Amino acid sequence: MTKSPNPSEFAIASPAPDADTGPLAIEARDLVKRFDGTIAVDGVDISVPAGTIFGILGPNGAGKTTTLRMLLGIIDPDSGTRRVLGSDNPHAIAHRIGYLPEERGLYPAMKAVDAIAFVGALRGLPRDEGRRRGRELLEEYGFGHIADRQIRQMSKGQAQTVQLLATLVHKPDLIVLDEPFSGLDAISQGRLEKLIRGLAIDGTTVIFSTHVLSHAERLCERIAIIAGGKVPFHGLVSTARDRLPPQVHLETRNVDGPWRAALPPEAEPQLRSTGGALFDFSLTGEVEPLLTALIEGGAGIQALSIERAGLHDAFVAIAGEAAARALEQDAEGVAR
Ligand SMILES: Nc1ncnc2c1ncn2[C@@H]1O[C@H](COP(=O)(O)OP(=O)(O)OP(=O)(O)O)[C@@H](O)[C@H]1O
Repeated sequence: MTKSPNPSEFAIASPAPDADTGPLAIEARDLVKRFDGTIAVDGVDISVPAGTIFGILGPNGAGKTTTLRMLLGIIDPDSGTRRVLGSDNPHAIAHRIGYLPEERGLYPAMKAVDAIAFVGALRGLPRDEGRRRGRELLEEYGFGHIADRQIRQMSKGQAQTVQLLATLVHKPDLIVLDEPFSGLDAISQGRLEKLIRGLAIDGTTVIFSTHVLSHAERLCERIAIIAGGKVPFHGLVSTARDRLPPQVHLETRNVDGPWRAALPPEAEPQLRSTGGALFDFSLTGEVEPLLTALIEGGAGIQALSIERAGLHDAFVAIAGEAAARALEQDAEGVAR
């Protein structure tokens, strides 16, 4: 069944930073959390439009889990405000939220359908309904054959999928996933991306944390980059990518001519053994004048590509080299 976010369910306390978002499923302002005097989250803002997929990106220890826990009401912020599904009290809307915690674990002796029904019951779903829906979900996602298998008899990936499906069983309006891709092989990761996309198409809001940028790049319209408890960027992925100029790769038949004046001074030609030249440079101005100069100036274009910066380069530009290196190390740790 397709759900569409009902604007009346999301009373917005204050205007969103980007006014074009529509109703917000999550609105957090200036969240701060200290543990034993050490600051874990230092003034985090997050706005998640209803029915969208939102990624919180950052290395280990950046403050992702602490932020998600504050949104869910598992812990309270020392200061700042949070409004989730139109409520200032996360506990009052717990039945409308599904949560996959970073610590995985279901009762090993339980069968998959019972484990799903158990998690659903914690969110107010009657057990029988949970078992029926659990079986349906397992079938739908290609795991019907393990419906009556005990958790202890499953692979790690299977058990994690069961736990993930358990977060959906009560048909929540908001799903919160803490590092959902970690521990899954490439095929299961692809399946999970598809599942998350399907949830958003059906009107569910999804927020997930990750230190693997490619998942966020493929899935999210909006992200928050978090490093050292602070959020140096929060908004559209495309805006983050536009922080850097697009990269031009140009192959020409000729090496010199009046057209060279349209290229930036740092665009040095690499001469090709077969004649002609290659140029790689950042596009700082408009594309059209460059194209006109190349064509009318007789460059003899053999190949030309203009690519926007990827999220990884944007992350480096926004969060700095150190945070990007930490992110890469975390990702390698997961792959091992
Ligand atoms: N209960 C706690 N007591 C003390 N320190 C904590 C507690 N929870 C988190 N921290 C600290 O707060 C900081 C942020 O941790 P958090 O778990 O939010 O980061 P994260 O980005 O989710 O990283 P990871 O992916 O490794 O969980 C870290 O320095 C962590 O050690």
